[in-house]
Amino acid sequence: MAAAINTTAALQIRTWQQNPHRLFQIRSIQRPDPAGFSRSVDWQSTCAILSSTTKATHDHSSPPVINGSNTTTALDLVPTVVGGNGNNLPKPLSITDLSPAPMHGSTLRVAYQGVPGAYSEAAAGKAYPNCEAIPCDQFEVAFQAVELWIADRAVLPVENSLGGSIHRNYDLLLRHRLHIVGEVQLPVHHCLLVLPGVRKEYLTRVISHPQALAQCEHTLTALGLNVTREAFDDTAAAAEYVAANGLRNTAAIASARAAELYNLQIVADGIQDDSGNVTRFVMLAREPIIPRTDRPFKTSIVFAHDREGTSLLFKVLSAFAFRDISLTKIESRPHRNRPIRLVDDANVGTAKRFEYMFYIDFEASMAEPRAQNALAEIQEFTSFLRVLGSYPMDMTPWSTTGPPSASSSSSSSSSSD
Ligand SMILES: O=C(O)C(=O)C[C@]1(C(=O)O)C=C[C@@H](O)C=C1
Repeated sequence: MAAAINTTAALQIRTWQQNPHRLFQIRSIQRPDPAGFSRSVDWQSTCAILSSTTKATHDHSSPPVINGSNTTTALDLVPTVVGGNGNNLPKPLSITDLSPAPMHGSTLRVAYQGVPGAYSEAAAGKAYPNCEAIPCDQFEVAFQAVELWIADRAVLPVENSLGGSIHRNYDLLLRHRLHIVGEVQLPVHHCLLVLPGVRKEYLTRVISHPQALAQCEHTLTALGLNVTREAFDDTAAAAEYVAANGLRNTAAIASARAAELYNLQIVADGIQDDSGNVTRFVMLAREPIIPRTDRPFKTSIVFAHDREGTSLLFKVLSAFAFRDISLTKIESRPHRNRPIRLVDDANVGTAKRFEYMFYIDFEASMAEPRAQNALAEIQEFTSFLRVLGSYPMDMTPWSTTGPPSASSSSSSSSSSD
């Protein structure tokens, strides 16, 4: 159990004792955005990764200053322990409140979004066997839990083979200063869960995470269910909701482990539209790992440019193609600081153009000269470039049959930290 930390409540992190599966859940940390990405090149991240043989050039080795002049953050873990004299005044932080990362005793604390039984919990267990998985109610909270040293790592979904990208996490990667230190690919095997004794014909509603609903869209129709579909924060929370409220007309789409945890019955198994349903998660840490060349590595970058120019993407892709570097993913998101640009078009009028941030994953380690050279070239024509991380690729073969790796005990870590 994490130590209770009490200061003023600019942040609110609620923890509570639950069943043996849920040590505590972190909820809604409210905090102003950390520094944005105003510099033209994000040297802090980029240099840290570019230095392939030395330790990172920036120092994240100390916990954040709580209530200090360089941050407005403070945190409050509940159950709150008020001052020893029984008043409501905050108790000063002590050294034991700020446990050193990454290890606490021998247990790594890994934040994930959702409640126990969520696929993200299974991904945390796959990435870090024997970790202490810490449920968070939002993706952003998982980021902040790591930034505030409440967790050592966060494991977050970024894309699914059927549902596509999880855009929220792309945006958060940019807004926060964490580094990608690994990836894990989890086969996702969905079940339709109901209260014991309920038959499919009684159902009028199916609830789940929007990604899970999307991944089962056709199968739900094929099952002949006459149901409405409603979005929930995560698959396991939907299962918990059905169980806690005794809902006999509602089914949840979730894992077999969620069925076990919340005493629900599986009425349909493997209801994802394609048996090869896989979600890719990234592992995040305060420090980057040192890139290596002794195993396959992937590198994730994000970039933008603020000048006119139609050929930016062509130039970037060429920089990789000329060096025979394969790309595994390209994604664009609205430019956070300037989503629209007005373009004055030679007396013809004023046009509005959308502005983007581009995310690319490529198959090379930042320890390789060809990757360093590609990025050096890309820097020439981008106004902003950040290396999000250079990390070992998950090479585990996908098992498309049988139940998912929904238990937290399977072992396949693709982080070298
Ligand atoms: O709801 C869950 O169980 C999650 O872990 C979230 C999530 C997602 O965000 O994509 C993870 C894996 C599956 O693709 C479905 C949902």
